[in-house]
Amino acid sequence: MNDASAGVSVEYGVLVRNAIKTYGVGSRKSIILENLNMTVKKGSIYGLLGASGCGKTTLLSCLVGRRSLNSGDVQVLGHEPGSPESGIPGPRIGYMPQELALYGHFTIRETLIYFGRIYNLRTEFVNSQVEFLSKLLDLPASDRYVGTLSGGQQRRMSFAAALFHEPELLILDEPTVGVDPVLRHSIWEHLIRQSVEHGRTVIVTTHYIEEARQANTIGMMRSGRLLTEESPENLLRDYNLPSLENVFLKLCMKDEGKNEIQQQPPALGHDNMAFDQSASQSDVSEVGIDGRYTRNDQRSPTSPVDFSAITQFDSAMNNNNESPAKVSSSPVINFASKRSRNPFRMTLPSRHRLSALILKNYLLIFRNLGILGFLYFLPAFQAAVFNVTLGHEPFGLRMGIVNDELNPSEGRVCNYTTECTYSMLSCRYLRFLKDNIIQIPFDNYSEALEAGKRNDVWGVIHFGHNFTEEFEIRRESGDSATYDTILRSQINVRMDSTNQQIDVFIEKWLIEGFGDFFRDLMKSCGHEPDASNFPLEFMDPVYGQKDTPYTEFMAPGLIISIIYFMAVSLTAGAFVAERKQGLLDRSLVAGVQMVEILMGYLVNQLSVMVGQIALVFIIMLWFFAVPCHGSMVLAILITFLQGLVGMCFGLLIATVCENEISALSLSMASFLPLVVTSGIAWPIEGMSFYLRTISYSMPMTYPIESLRCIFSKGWGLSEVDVYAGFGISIIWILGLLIGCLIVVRFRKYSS
Ligand SMILES: Nc1ncnc2c1ncn2[C@@H]1O[C@H](COP(=O)(O)OP(=O)(O)OP(=O)(O)O)[C@@H](O)[C@H]1O
Repeated sequence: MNDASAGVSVEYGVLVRNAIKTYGVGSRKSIILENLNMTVKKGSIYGLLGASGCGKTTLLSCLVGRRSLNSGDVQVLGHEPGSPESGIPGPRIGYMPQELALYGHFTIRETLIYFGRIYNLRTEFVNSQVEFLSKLLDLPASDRYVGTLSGGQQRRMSFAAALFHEPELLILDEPTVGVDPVLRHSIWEHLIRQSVEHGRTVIVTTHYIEEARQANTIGMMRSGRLLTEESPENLLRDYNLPSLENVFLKLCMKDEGKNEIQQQPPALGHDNMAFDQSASQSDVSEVGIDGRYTRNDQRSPTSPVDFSAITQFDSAMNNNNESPAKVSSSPVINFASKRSRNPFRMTLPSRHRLSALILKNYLLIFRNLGILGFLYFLPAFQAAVFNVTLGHEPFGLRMGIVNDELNPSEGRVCNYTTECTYSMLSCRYLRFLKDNIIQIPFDNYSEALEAGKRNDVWGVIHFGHNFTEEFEIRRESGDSATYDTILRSQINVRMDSTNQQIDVFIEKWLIEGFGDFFRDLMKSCGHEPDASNFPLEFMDPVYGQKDTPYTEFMAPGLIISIIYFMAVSLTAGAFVAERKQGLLDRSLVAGVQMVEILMGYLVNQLSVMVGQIALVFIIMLWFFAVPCHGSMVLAILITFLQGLVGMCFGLLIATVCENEISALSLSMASFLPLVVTSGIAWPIEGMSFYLRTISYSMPMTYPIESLRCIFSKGWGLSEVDVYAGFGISIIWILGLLIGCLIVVRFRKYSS
């Protein structure tokens, strides 16, 4: 850097040259800043005036490094905001955004302590600042929650947060809105003291035009351009008008090609300017009556200010000989100091900022104990609901029975014997049906079928007229039985097959019932009961048990998906909510890095997740007795890793999405595809080859299989089915974290 450029850096707090900023693209593109130039001398107060929507906030957000220009240059305290050497964002700046940007659940003291931690300030300094600013800004008791303060008190609180660490540059977006004149006076007094006694630079936007008389320089902004940039007294003198409002109106008219206006004060609110009627001359004269800070160059000798500073400042201001209506276009920005930013440059997270963020997150959680309880117990509740509702055998299933063997003249009574006799075998068979089936007798087949169509019964079991006789003939004929005999000795079943699960259960029970019935018949005749069994026998399983309950099959998938999706939604929700209503903008301007914010969330969510996993395991394994034949440590570890994958995915959603709705939509959209492709509800083996490949690369598929192997087979990490789950979880965690880092490097976040 050459000497001249170094001089420029030292003398000017803020320089903006040829700034162009647009929003939107294509036909929706609008130019917000149009070749804007701005020059703010160090140690001065700069009042930025302009109608609502002219681009003041946009300009300030570019100064604090929260937005980037499309073209043009910005230099703040000698450097480009966001460059490593600038310290901006960081403690050199105090920023008061237009919106509250404070947590309603924090007290005044807690809010200021939070910033104290972010800036790594000493406790004594923090305490003295809390006391000093409370007095200065007439804040309520410091244990009052910010959310319970009035609008004006909240703005003063917001102002206090910006002043708190006594930064070199204060950027204040409408600090005096909703503040009564006396307090406004003391706020301006404080700002002037900051600039004069401590050489701090202040940029302040206000709708109260006349209060800006107390600034050293006024920038009048219109439609993204500065119409003028001058000291207030020069403006009044050069335009020979009684008030700054008149000057502004004249400049606006001139800007529109009208040269002359009448000398009377214009109507308030002209030119779409939100001129505040309460902030007219009377407010300013209050300042004047005080006699201390009416104008920098008219300060009373009795004022407790540093006169040498005033002299230096005034001489600096007087050196500016530009014509009033001409915006300064020099000095030029020292381009040598402007370095291109490397989006991949990583700085290590700072311990004090990280601890401030973690403590803040815990405090927020504990302020909402109801929500905390809900967060801890929700997964366990979901697991309990799953266990009590899923996997149980259905019962009370009504089946219509049409038994044409029964004699209507004998009242269709179903008698049967347990002896070795072929008599009323239909009735003997029905006795072996499981109790889960309720038998509803019908006189004829068509009636039963009608009942089936009306949903009164799940199906119809029909025995023919000579069922027993034909059954006996078939038995005796063996392989030479006729087709007619075979048909007449059959039990015919017609099912309502719309419910596949019920269909399968009833079919299974009817077949099992027949097996039991026939064994009973054989036994009663002294034959080997299993003689006529279907010659296929399922022996004891290698793993698991015969008829493994569905809950046991589902449990690993359920545990992992509950923990995974809770982590996704909580992490995404918490972070997006923070951006919407919290301190995010302010924290970022204070120098907090997105990586630190993400890490803070990871730590907080981790502690919630540990509790959730513990409760889910207690419910599933202890309360509902889902067996775990392997290592419990491994089972918990794979679940924990899956929670981490969920958290990282939640973070990615949060970094990508603008608001809660899109974050919620994205997490919900991911839910079903992940569940169905991960083999929770249906075997992956049923998918096509290509889909199966995709399914195996999904974050939950291998881990679910892994947990199933640990639970049911008692396998350990030496088995590929187990370690594959761990491996893929780690790969996903790393991949998602890298994705988050890339997104946060390229994006600017705003509340
Ligand atoms: N993120 C955004 N996307 C699109 N347009 C935006 C965005 N932010 C602001 N604008 C538009 O840019 C223009 C300037 O907004 P800005 O907030 O900078 O104005 P302002 O001068 O600060 O207004 P006010 O005094 O009312 O706060 C407005 O028309 C606004 O609607």
